[in-house]
Amino acid sequence: MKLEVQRTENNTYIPPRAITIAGSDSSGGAGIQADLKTFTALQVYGSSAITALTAQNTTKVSGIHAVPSEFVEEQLVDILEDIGTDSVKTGMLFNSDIIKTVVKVLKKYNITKVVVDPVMIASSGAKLLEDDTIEIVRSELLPIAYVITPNIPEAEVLTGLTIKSIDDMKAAAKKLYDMGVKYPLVKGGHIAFNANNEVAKDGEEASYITDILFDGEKYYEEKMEYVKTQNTHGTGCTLSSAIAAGIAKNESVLTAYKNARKYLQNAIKYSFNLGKGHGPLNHYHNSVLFPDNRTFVETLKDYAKKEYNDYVNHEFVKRIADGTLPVESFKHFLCQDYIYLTHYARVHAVCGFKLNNLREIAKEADIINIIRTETQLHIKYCESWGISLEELERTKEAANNMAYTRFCIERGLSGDILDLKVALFACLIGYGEIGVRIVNDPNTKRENNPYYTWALNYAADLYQSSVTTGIAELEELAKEYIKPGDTERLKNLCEIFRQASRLEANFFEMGLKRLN
Ligand SMILES: Cc1ncc(COP(=O)(O)O)c(N)n1
Repeated sequence: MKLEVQRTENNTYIPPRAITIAGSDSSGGAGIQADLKTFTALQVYGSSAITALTAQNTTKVSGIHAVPSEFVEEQLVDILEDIGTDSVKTGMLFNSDIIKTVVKVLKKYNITKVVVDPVMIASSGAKLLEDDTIEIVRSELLPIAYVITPNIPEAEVLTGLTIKSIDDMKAAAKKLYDMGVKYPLVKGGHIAFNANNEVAKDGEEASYITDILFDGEKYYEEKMEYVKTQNTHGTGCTLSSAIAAGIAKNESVLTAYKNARKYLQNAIKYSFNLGKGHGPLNHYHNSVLFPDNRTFVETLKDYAKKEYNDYVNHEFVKRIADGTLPVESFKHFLCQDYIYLTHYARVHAVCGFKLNNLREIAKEADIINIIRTETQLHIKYCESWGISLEELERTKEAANNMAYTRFCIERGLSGDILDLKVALFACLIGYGEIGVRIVNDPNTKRENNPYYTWALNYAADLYQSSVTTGIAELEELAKEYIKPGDTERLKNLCEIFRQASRLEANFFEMGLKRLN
């Protein structure tokens, strides 16, 4: 991942640039529209030369108006003479005149990074390439193609081979290489496999698909999940423009392909049920935007403003800061905190149960071990307050204590890992804020305040760095688990944070009033 900041003070930064030479899709899901959306989502400056206007939607292409080839040339030349480009993607070229013109201009300007999507038939069934053009594609376009991205039917037309297996796909890729393409990519979406590695009979039993990328020496076999959905309008356009975007960023073809595949898989996974046919993809799934450009954590805190403030400014906290908390209240709080730690470990065990990857599960196990060490320190700290281990173990769990910990467990069991982490987050971030505030506040009583070391603990680097990590992890989880635009899910998560903040305030209430 690139970490350098791509903007300079006098704005001399030149973004990666790509051109799409393709047809316009009035419904916005494929063609020029899909390409420009993809370039933008992948932070590449996109320009376009339109080859044809199509009137289409998710069910049909009702009309095609080809652009005269001279005007395709004029568009391309205007871009190349002024803005320039780092890569080109071609889509629907429609007729021989346009193909020949495009090849002529690309050759004239020495453009070599050309990703060719050999568009022939729309997913709705309409022809997007005139019948007599295949020979021209073979003789003119393939030799200038850096990458070509046919699906299986397109690869069959281009090579004349019949493709029924992975070996057939490899043979087609080899043939395309011999026809002049540097990196043929044969997409396997039309041959899905089931869990037993047999060709799946239907979409129902389909489990994964395989693409073949060939570089003249090695075949790269990329397996990926078969996503069961009707919403596939524009998949070919999106993959090829995402590859062109990666190449414009100077990525190797293999890296550009892998990143493009990941982008496409998520665009399909989070696609929209728009229209009556093959619905469009979600091109902006990678830019989770929370209301008013807030981060996820800011969104949670803003939504639960009142409850969160009642919690972090609780009377218990004020009396810790000025040293006026009754000793018996603090001792009661410490005994309950001992019980809390055990349940806190249980909540992390539920986190482990909710995760699928061993590295992540092991991280939860590490946290549980830290909680065990913390508990040992807590026992020592309690001893310094004259509370014995026997007394700690005799303590009955207070209702407010039970409410918060069981709420977290319940959210975890009925929801997913994000629900659970949000429930736990109120504790992590709130105590961090309380610690820093007490320590920085000039009115805090530092001398002869027996509670000051308690606050110091939460302001210390060790705790603060776990807050920083917790925030970063939560932002990442939010990107992964909240579909862009899913306000219902976001609201539910905000409600969890609000409840957790209330329950935290009640925990302090219990400490202050010694409630059982
Ligand atoms: C202008 C234009 N270009 C390409 C496609 C192919 O996309 P799909 O196969 O997803 O329909 C299309 N439908 N329209």
